[in-house]
Amino acid sequence: MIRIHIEKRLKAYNGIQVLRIEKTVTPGSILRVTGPSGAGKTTLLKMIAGLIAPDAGTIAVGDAVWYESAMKINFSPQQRQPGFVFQDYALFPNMTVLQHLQYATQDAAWITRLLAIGQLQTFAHHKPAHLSGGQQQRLAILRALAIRPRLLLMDEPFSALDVKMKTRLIADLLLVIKELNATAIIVSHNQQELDGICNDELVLGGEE
Ligand SMILES: Nc1ncnc2c1ncn2[C@@H]1O[C@H](COP(=O)(O)OP(=O)(O)OP(=O)(O)O)[C@@H](O)[C@H]1O
Repeated sequence: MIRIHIEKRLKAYNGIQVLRIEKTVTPGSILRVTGPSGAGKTTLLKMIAGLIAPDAGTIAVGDAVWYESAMKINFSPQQRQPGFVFQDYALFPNMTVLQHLQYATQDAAWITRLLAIGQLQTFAHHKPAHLSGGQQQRLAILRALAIRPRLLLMDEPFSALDVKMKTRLIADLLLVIKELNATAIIVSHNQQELDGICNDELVLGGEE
């Protein structure tokens, strides 16, 4: 089980809003996170990844406690090692597509498969500035998968993809998630793109 029970004061331009989350995620499930803009969806993913610290609470993955405010436990992102697809991709401007993947894994066969999943074979030696928005987003997804994560955190991961590409990619992604025995937490505004894919949902409300 992944147990998330946290509290975080969000500093918005118009004051403070408290984000309270209590959610248990079954391993292997695909959880969709929704909620209005500013509700704290990205902040939640970053707290799970260890990039932002909650103010209080617990994050436990299986037997491992990643964060526990009372015990002052706070694992680093390196100790947690989730796959993370950032909303703005966060690609390395000086690395080619291939180098992004080689940075994450030494497994050449796995890289070949990932390039095929993202349909980026012919762009292997291109740097991000020479890729379209959709190609950059696919690279961000492939890089997150390259480390074979057990936990995949995705922030609006399909927003730049056309319907055909999205449908294909999601089908491949589901296979890979299953193979990796991974759990996925996906932030998405678009209900339809995840229809029939997610088996759990968390709605963040924007509580005052
Ligand atoms: N490290 C932080 N500490 C406190 N507050 C933060 C921090 N980072 C962001 N915030 C604030 O938290 C609020 C929620 O931001 P967040 O990006 O998580 O929302 P979101 O639900 O992902 O929104 P969107 O759908 O627009 O991407 C914002 O008001 C933001 O200013």
